[in-house]
Amino acid sequence: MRTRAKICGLTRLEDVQAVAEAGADAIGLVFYPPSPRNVSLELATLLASQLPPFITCVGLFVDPEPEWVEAVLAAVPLDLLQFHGNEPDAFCRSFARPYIKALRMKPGFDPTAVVDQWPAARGFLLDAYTPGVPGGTGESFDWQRFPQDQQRHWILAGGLDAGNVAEAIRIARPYAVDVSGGVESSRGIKCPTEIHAFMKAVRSQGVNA
Ligand SMILES: O=C(O)c1ccccc1NCC(=O)[C@H](O)[C@H](O)COP(=O)(O)O
Repeated sequence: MRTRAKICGLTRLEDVQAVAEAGADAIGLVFYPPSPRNVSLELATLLASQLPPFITCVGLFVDPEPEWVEAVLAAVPLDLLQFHGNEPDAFCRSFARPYIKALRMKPGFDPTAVVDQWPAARGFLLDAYTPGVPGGTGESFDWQRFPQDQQRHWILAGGLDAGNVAEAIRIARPYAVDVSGGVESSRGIKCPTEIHAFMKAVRSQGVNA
């Protein structure tokens, strides 16, 4: 099975075009005001409207108020929700969309020991752990720690870029990879050349079966 790829934190129309041309499977729109990648409802609606069919549009939240998620869903045609905070399953599953749960790989943390707490999750995104920062740090974790349980959809994130993603896939064998800072020219601004290079590297190593 080929490795899927999501490009997270798009903020411009040219980013959508680059992602589609490069052949990524999903985009992420950040609805978290402290992030440099945060998008307004208006911008998110515009970006989502330009997405070709069969590319998944993911909305990213960090411990949101439920009313905020509902407001986003009413305005933006999201396919999937991504929760990056301490949201329990009952909260994540209370919206009319499937969801994935992000977990941060603190030293000594074993994600396989906790995933049953989110029985409705369609997948688990494993990101680096940086105290006080919920995600998008550009930091990586030891890919040898990545679970090899092929029964779940494990997504590798954290510090990936065109130069290391092929090696990361070879070691971790993830269902999918997720990148943000590694395809940016400056914080919050995606770089089309880096997006293309990232996808080329993913496809060069993209079989995990
Ligand atoms: O992107 C952000 O600014 C962000 C803020 C708060 C929580 C999560 C965030 N991003 C999550 C992602 O999906 C990133 O792709 C993932 O954390 C990896 O980021 P990076 O290491 O920059 O590739």
